[in-house]
Amino acid sequence: MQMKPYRIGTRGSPLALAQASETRARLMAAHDLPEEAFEIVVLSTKGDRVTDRPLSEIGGKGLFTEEIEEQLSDGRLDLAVHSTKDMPTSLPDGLDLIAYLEREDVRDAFIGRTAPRLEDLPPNAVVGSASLRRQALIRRLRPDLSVITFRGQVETRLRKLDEGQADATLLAHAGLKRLGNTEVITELLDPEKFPPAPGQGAICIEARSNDERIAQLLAPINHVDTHVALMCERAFLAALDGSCRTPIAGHATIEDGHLSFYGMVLTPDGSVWHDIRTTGPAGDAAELGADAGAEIRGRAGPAFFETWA
Ligand SMILES: NCc1[nH]cc(CCC(=O)O)c1CC(=O)O
Repeated sequence: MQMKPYRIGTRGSPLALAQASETRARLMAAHDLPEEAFEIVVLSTKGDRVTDRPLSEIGGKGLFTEEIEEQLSDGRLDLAVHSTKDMPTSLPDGLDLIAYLEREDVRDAFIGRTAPRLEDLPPNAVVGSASLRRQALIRRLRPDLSVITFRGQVETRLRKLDEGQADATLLAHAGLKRLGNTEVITELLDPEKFPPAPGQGAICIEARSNDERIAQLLAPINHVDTHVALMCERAFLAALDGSCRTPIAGHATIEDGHLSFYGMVLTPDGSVWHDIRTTGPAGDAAELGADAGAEIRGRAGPAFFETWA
């Protein structure tokens, strides 16, 4: 008897589709299964439909996940592929991030139309970005620039840049690589000066927490060091109550069982920031991230977090 295909949920953007295909290819290879063993189910989310306002304004958790998570919960989907960066720290009851694919490059890419490097832009040049973290980091490094909100899929943002709506924009290197569109990049930003978002560059797979069959399906494609790094970054984010309204950066790396983490919080105007560096055994990943978040919270004081409200 023919088995029913595993149903993989995804958003419909070119990046989301590329990530779902990559996940399917890894599952096919890991289990020696044909393509027909998987069905990619494309769902539209609120975040995809509302494109005329900044994400931070539309608000609400899980803007890009609600419709997909409903179908995971009720069994219409078996797994869902996401950019970890877009995932809230708390998921609906009964769902978990079960596996992470090996992380791509975490760096942000600078795409300069009128100058190749962030430091070469003339005063008052316009940089378009939808991300509060990128906006705040640009203002921190270059308070003389003008930052505007750029939303939409990667392709839309590049089109806006081409049309001259801005002198430069920033996008995740990982996404551009997955779209085969790296030739637009004019500079890769140093993660020490321009730290990435927690989760950037990592594809995660969400499924029902108690579904043993899916857990076994996913186990061979989980990349352990990526998983551990992401536990730390997401614990940091959770300790800071991070949402898409908040400029937070965080990046953990693992080497020989040893974790190093660098995190930063900023005011939206980039004028005040607090950063932290920590290291420890990879086995303590979540604790290291949570402690780093608590320490920054204490150091910054409550007034700092009011700038986020
Ligand atoms: N919020 C959109 C989003 N979510 C994940 C990526 C890139 C891929 C990744 O970080 O894994 C992007 C686009 C971007 O930031 O350029």
